[in-house]
Amino acid sequence: MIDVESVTVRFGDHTALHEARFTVAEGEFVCLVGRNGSGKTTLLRLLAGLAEPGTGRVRVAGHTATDLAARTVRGFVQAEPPLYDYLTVREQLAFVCRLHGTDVATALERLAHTVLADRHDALVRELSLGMRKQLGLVTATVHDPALVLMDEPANALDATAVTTLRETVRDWHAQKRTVVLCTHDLAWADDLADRLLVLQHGRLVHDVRLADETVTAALRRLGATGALTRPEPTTAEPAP
Ligand SMILES: Nc1ncnc2c1ncn2[C@@H]1O[C@H](COP(=O)(O)OP(=O)(O)OP(=O)(O)O)[C@@H](O)[C@H]1O
Repeated sequence: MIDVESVTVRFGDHTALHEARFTVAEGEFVCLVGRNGSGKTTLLRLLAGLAEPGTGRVRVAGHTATDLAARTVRGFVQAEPPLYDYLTVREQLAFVCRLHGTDVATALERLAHTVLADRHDALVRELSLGMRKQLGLVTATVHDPALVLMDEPANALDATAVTTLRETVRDWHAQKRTVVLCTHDLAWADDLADRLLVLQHGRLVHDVRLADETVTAALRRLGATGALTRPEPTTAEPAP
């Protein structure tokens, strides 16, 4: 599903990604972890086709990641959802559904278990951050993409919304969709991933298949819990 070949990204003198290379098979659930500034969002943006690598190649489902053909395959749940402030919730979804040729009624149903269930006519600019995040998740996935990329999807969500998010993500995994989750907060997703990628200063330093191990347990074993929002108090090792 994903093929990243020798990818380097530079911002001026700063190298945000150094020679990253990995593949992700269809149906894998990958957790991408690293400390602030380690290059996670830069990598997700490449996979989402929102940026091009300086050198190397990024392919999604056999397409160059920036090709239009890759758009139908993939959904990107961004940390700050790109929404239109002066549309209503219903209009926002209708707009995106029209782009993808999907049904807006189905998209609205996906808000049924959220605080937006009775806010379809509210303007996006009137929504709280947590509400925007929930609308952003539905907006990014109206086309039921085979690959879902997520950047800190649980930030700003209340406990009920996090439970709904967890169930949604678990369903995607059960449906054999490919998921790449980038987060510092593993409280809700620790046992979901079957593979862990760790970035450090723009380098992919660990690529671990998890089997029965949780992400936190693997990070503890690797001495890399500094990437988490809430490393356990017993963690004595220095952060990478
Ligand atoms: N548009 C940009 N211009 C200049 N530098 C950038 C730009 N985007 C990212 N960077 C730099 O690239 C590095 C990686 O940034 P990135 O946002 O990918 O990190 P991250 O791992 O997602 O961090 P965080 O956990 O804080 O979200 C950082 O040093 C950042 O300052």
